Parts: sequence; structure tokens; C-alpha cells
Amino acid sequence: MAYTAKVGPSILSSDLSQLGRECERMMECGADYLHLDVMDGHFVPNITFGHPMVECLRRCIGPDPFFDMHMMVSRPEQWVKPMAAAGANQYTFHLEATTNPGNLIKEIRESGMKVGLAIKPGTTVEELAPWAGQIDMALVMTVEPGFGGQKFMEDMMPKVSWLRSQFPSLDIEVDGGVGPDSIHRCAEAGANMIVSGSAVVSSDDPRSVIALLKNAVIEAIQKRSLDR
Ligand SMILES: O=C(CO)[C@@H](O)[C@H](O)COP(=O)(O)O
Ligand SMILES: [Fe+2]
Repeated sequence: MAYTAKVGPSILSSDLSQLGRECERMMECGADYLHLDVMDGHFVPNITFGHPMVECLRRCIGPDPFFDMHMMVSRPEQWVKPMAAAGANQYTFHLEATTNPGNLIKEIRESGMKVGLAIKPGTTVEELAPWAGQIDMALVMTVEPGFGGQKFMEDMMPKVSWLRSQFPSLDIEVDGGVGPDSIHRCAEAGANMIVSGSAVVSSDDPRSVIALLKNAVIEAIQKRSLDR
């Protein structure tokens, strides 16, 4: 069991005019990594930012924070090199957005980044499975991608449980509507990388929310290892 509990705030719901400061604030509050949502207005009906913003953020907050790029874009191949040059650490692309996942995985690795592979709610986990041995992280979306602040889809949890049973040491991330009310279901199903946007960023006490989310995952990991 090689995986550990990590919490990565999504800064989509933060004050975007203060993005550098917001990222610093999340790291100061105990975030393990930062989940940066890139949307192109085509793969999803919303637009956020691209690699120039990532480059500025990297310059602003220094080399240490891990940037998990959630690429909600139609042509993920196009941004691999620019994102690597901008200082991204992990490139998480959508299976639905490419016809050649194998080649894209290779390109991401050659650019020096870790590989994340995401599936939308309508995509089965069996479609992701053939690539699971080649990736660092599987992202199971728990909302339709495009917007923060949506309701958690509990019916995605069987995907997480199945992945955990089939790939015991894979990093499994959940993203969308995850907060204190839904974390226990995610943790019990086997997710270990927790993205949380509005529940963390809009809280008066983000440090406590991050700690609560992380502890729920730590407890579930301990329980799983005792049950084995
Ligand atoms: O990728 C996405 C949405 O498409 C997410 O990263 C959300 O931005 C998470 O925000 P909450 O649902 O936790 O508010
Ligand atoms: Fe995301």
C-alpha cells in the first residue's frame, strides 16, 4: 500500500484577482498540493486560464508546491510542453478528450511531468482500466466538469472502490462537491487524493477543513490495512 492521504484545494472558487496569494494561503493552511483547473470553453462550457497564468503562479509561490493540472480541454496534446515549461508537476487529462491516450501518456512523461487520467461521470471505469498501469493517478470526477460548487455524485463511489480493489497502490483522486459531508464516502471507497474547492476556499477556517478531510482519509487507509 504505497499511497498516502493528500488534500489539494481547487482554487477555482477563490478570489481569482488574488490567485498567487490564495495559493499561498492554501499551502499555509496545510494543503499537500494545488489542483489547478484549466477549462477551454469547448471541452467544458467555462473558461479559466492557461499556461501563462501557471508560469506566473510558479514564479509567485516558488518551486515547492505541487501543481496538479486538471486539463478540461479538447486537445490535451497541445498543452503538454507549454505546461511543463510553465512549471506544472502533473498533467491530468480527460480520457474523453483524446483518441490516443497511450501516446499522450508517453509525451507527458517525456516532458518530465507525472500523469493523471480523468474520467467524467458518464465514462466507465473499465474504459480507464487498460491505462491504469501506465499512469500515476486516476481522477474519478464526482460532478460534471465545468464548475465549482456542484453537488457531490455519490453514485461515482463504486468506480473508486473498483479501482482501489484492482490497483491497490494507485493514487486515486476525487473531484467535485467533496467536503466534510461527502469525504467519508470517498475515503471508505478508497480515494486518497482529495480535491476540494468551495468547501475549503470559502470556509472561515480552511485549515480545519483540510485537516478534517485528510484525517478521514488517513483513518480509512489505516482501517483498510488492518482489514487485509
Ligand atoms: O474540476 C472541477 C470542476 O470542473 C473541480 O476541481 C471543482 O472546481 C471543485 O470545486 P468544488 O466542487 O469542490 O467546489
Ligand atoms: Fe478539477
